[in-house]
Amino acid sequence: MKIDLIGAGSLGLLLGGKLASTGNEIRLWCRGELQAQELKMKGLTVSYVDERESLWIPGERLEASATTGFIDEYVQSPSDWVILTVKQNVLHTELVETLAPLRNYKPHIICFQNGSGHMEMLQELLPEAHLYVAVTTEAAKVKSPREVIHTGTGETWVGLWHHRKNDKRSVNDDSEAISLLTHLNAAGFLSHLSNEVESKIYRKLLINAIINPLTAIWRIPNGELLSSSSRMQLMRELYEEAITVFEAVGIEYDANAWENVLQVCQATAGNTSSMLADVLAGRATEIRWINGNILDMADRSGVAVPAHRWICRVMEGMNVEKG
Ligand SMILES: NC(=O)C1=CN([C@@H]2O[C@H](COP(=O)(O)OP(=O)(O)OC[C@H]3O[C@@H](n4cnc5c(N)ncnc54)[C@H](OP(=O)(O)O)[C@@H]3O)[C@@H](O)[C@H]2O)C=CC1
Ligand SMILES: CC(C)(CO)C(=O)C(=O)O
Repeated sequence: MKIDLIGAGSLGLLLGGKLASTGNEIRLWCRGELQAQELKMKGLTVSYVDERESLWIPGERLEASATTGFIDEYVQSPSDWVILTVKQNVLHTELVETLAPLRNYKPHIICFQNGSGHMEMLQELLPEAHLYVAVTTEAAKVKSPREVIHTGTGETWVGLWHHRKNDKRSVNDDSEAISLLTHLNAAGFLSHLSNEVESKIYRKLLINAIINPLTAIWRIPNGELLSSSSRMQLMRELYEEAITVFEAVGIEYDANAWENVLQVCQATAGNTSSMLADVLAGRATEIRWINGNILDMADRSGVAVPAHRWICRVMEGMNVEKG
């Protein structure tokens, strides 16, 4: 299978390395030429936190280039799939320009982002595209421009993005999704097709909207959120506000959603959340597409969410990107 992977960071290098190792033709699209050169010269390494042996893909088995070359290459030689693994802020800005020339094409595009709002944006930008969502609990951390650590094994759900409310197509009848799923599983990613991927997006959004900003503000690993009652109280406030919004706009949530949040804190106790990692590295965070979307839904439905509003403002004040 020929795959274009845009965003050669933590998730992109993990997917690219493992999918290349099972014989797929991977074209990695990096932000700059420097990383692409390094990948081509030295190859790509995926390592693990347990005793598993690292995986090394020689540079000559990969194609890697700067994203500026993507559109010409795609038009000349279209891939089976375009996988997007940039952060939300990049997807909503630089990638709009990169992807806009595909407006009259019908690429198969799958998005791995946390947060929400990006699928609606892509649907408008690329009305002819076949859009898919992936929700994953895999965890990866970039170590260098050509090395990634697979920090947590999880599961991935792949679903169709339905352009219209009455679109009743099932992903189980979609041969392209079935083929992608086969390749993801062969590469070692436990993956499933799901017709409820939208509710999975919101299930993860709820978890990220509580854990990510609080760990980023207090600069603590996920597990330490559970170590004091005042921390848990603020978590609970964010939770209560979010589910009030979900109820107001008709998003279903699990009866044990609160227990899920606590369970994720325990299961990822030693993790630096992605938002804390962004803050520590001086990068923009994904707050606008996580808590910011809860805020937008609240405003549209007249629900008061003072804790989410405050947390968005605090986090937005931290978004000082290094030049
Ligand atoms: N990492 C994880 O374990 C998980 C991540 N996610 C989600 O996946 C998404 C990606 O996250 P993650 O991989 O961690 O993020 P990273 O920041 O590690 O990777 C993003 C990559 O995109 C690159 N990039 C920036 N601008 C461009 C551009 N214009 N063209 C091409 N590439 C560009 C970045 O390059 P540079 O570094 O040079 O800026 C970086 O290599 C996020 O939405 C995240 O929430 C979901 C589940 C798990
Ligand atoms: C689940 C969690 C909170 C794990 O760290 C995550 O998705 C993130 O850090 O973005």
